[in-house]
Amino acid sequence: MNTAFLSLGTNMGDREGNLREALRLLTKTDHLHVKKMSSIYETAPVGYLDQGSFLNCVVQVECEQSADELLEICMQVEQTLGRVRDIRWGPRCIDLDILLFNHDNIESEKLIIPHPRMHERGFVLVPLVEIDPQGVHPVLQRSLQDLVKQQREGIQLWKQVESVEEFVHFGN
Ligand SMILES: Nc1ncnc2c1ncn2[C@@H]1O[C@H](COP(=O)(O)OP(=O)(O)OP(=O)(O)O)[C@@H](O)[C@H]1O
Ligand SMILES: Nc1nc2c(c(=O)[nH]1)N=C(CO)CN2
Repeated sequence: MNTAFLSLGTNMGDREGNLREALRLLTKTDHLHVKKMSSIYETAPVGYLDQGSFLNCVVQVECEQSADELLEICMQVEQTLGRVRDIRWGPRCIDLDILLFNHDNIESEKLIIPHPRMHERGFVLVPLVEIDPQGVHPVLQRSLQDLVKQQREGIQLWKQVESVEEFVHFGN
């Protein structure tokens, strides 16, 4: 069994509905269990600034799939929600990134884990540290608590979430 952390982000259309739908699809996936979900944060755009604010969250999953298979699942969810690749770092109805996969360090053509920009992104670190407060970045060998310092600017708590099931099925 593998443990992975996924980041979800959206800044187009019904942002909360996009998160709910993406998580509904993930929770329906065989041999994959969403163990924890962070709160949802509203975050200022990073990279390409001329776009609306994002909703971001992080989930912890346990799965039998390999990292490559998990990437396929994430891309399938993005496609189902109708993501169109356009501007780099630009607006998107849903983006799913694999942040961590066990403590593995993977560098292939299509997959880099830990996610190469996670340690400098408040919109990733704030929700991640919420559900993995004792976590350590396996390559930098620095605690997530340490990395998140000075990365909280532009990150606002938007909705507290009790559990992924409640969020997906009852709209929390
Ligand atoms: N850890 C990872 N998680 C998800 N995709 C990854 C990862 N590492 C590499 N990739 C590759 O990145 C490609 C492009 O991803 P995407 O278009 O979502 O990038 P982005 O979200 O715009 O930017 P960023 O990578 O900075 O978040 C994917 O097709 C995938 O092959
Ligand atoms: N606040 C925020 N900014 C972003 C995000 C995101 O999810 N949240 N995703 C990006 C591309 O991965 C680029 N910029």
